[in-house]
Amino acid sequence: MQERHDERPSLPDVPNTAEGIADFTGDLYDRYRASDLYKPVVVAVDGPAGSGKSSVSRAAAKALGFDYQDTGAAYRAFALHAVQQNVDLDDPAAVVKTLPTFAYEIGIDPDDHYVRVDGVDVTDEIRTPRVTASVAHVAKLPEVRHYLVDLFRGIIAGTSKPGIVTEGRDITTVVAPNAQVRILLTASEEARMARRSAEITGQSAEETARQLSKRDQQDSKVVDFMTAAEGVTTLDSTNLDFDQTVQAVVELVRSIATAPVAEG
Ligand SMILES: Nc1ncnc2c1ncn2[C@@H]1O[C@H](COP(=O)(O)OP(=O)(O)O)[C@@H](O)[C@H]1O
Ligand SMILES: Nc1ccn([C@@H]2O[C@H](COP(=O)(O)OP(=O)(O)O)[C@@H](O)[C@H]2O)c(=O)n1
Repeated sequence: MQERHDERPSLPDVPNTAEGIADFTGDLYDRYRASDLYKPVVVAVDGPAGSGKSSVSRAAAKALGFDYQDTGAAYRAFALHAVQQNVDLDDPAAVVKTLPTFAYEIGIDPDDHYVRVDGVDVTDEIRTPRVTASVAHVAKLPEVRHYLVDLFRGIIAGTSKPGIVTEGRDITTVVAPNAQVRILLTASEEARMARRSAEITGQSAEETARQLSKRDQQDSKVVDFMTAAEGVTTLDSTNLDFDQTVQAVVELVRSIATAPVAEG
């Protein structure tokens, strides 16, 4: 017992904030990682389409030295996979049957984000309006959700960084309800539509707004991402610019997250 204790980093040397953990490298960090005290900081971010979840989470992860997981990418990639298997998306049994052949890879380093299916890079393809319009068909199926929730938890558990920011619709409630930091990122419908239509070319602002509103409606039948669950901090970015929103997330993580060594 004494021997095991000696292998642990001495408590006064271990930083107890996320900022400190991000700087916590080298031999001390290796020893900490190898010990049974190790538990990365998990930051869960939910919110509606266009609220800034992906871009803000990625930039915040980068600032914190954390990994970043975009869960919407997996729902999108799975919808693409099902379409590529010539499956009728309105046939739940046929869609579910394609889960075992879904060879999904995601880059969780915020500086090296990619999504691959069957070894093929689909990072851009999964953002096309065609895929966006088909995601709800697969995301509403409980079997698909269970399968992907397990996959997301595995990725969170496998991070090699001091923490991981994971964003989606049900991260604060289903995927990681015990995350140290849980955020609901919101913005007015008007702001979200303006941000989305500024991104999408080749489609009118009205059409983008119509699609976004339809998708919010479909998605909210499956999970409630418009109201914060107990213990979840709401961050309204309507009147914040991008950098201010990232800063707010980073500050929240630094104020809430403590290293497990400090908890124990
Ligand atoms: N606070 C903000 N102010 C202005 N633009 C923002 C803000 N947050 C995000 N954006 C921009 O809005 C767009 C949509 O953000 P995105 O991260 O794709 O949202 P989501 O993942 O929630 O759908 C992106 O172009 C992003 O740069
Ligand atoms: N945790 C999640 C993440 C996404 N999704 C589904 O995947 C779709 C695409 O998610 P996304 O995060 O890429 O969408 P945007 O908010 O970026 O537009 C959503 O419209 C949901 O149908 C989900 O059901 N649960």
